[in-house]
Amino acid sequence: MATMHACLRGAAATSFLSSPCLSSNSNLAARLGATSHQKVLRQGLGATGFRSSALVRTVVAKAGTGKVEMAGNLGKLKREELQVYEDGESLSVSLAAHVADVATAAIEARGAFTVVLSGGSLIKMLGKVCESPYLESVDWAKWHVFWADERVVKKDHPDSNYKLAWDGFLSKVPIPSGQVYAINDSLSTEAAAEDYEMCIRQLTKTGVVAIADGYPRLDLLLLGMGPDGHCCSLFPHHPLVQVKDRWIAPITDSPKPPPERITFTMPVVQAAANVTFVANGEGKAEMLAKVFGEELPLGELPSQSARPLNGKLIWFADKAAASKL
Ligand SMILES: O=C1O[C@H](COP(=O)(O)O)[C@@H](O)[C@H](O)[C@H]1O
Repeated sequence: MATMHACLRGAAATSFLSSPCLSSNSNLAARLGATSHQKVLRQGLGATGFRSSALVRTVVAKAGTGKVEMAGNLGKLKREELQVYEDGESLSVSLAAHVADVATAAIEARGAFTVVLSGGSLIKMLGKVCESPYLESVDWAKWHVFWADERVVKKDHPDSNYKLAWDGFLSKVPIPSGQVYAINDSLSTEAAAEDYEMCIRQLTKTGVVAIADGYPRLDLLLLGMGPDGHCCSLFPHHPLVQVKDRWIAPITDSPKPPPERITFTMPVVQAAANVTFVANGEGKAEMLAKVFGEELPLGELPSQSARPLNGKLIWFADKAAASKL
């Protein structure tokens, strides 16, 4: 691994706020980007199944937009929040267009794009974002990258979500290293969670991360769902799903190894401007049907509750994952 990133306190924010070319560069990116992204997205929508007929609308993470409280009674998910693709290949083509569009809209609106990665199968599905036309047209210098959850292991450990993202995504795109906010892997689980929360709090003060009603409002959360219905490191029936008074929480008894992790809490997920889930493969079919079925109590199926209260939710699934709907 060529570079190790640490959670920087405010350094990245200074360079972003002082950039003299901010608006002209982002306008250019928007002009160059929108056409090609949307063209690719239209091709992606040639896939079969349930999908929205219009181009995906994105939401920008402006501060103070709407009341955010952790909600349990959210209602059934709507079918138009699900896009089903023939296979993983066509899913990843559309996912790339979507990510680029959300990034362009955020950069155009506020000069920065805050994106949150997960581990697992998601990173492979992001592969097309690192390729043409996005490699050239995306304004990578404005990206700020976070993790929805991380395993408390060293950054070069095979279980590290940072390592997975570095190998499969971050090493291929020119995001400034000071804008990649990895956890401090020399701390205990509890301390790492506190440290990561402090890092995000600091970025809300400098304006990189928007804030609304006491929670950070990140532009885009890219989430995966485990076959058991977990997302981030929020597992079904685990008390952590109910936590409201922290942004980042430690978990030392994760049912899926490794046991020691840190994770976004549910209100932080629900405060996001855009939550985009990716589910591919047969292994996700049963749980995806449950997610789009009857509403379950908060805590029973975290991937069902993980949706913005004042933003845009999209599930990208392939046919295999959608086969039990
Ligand atoms: O442990 C984790 O699992 C989930 C789901 O992974 P997947 O390989 O089934 O897609 C992932 O989203 C999370 O970030 C990771 O830590």
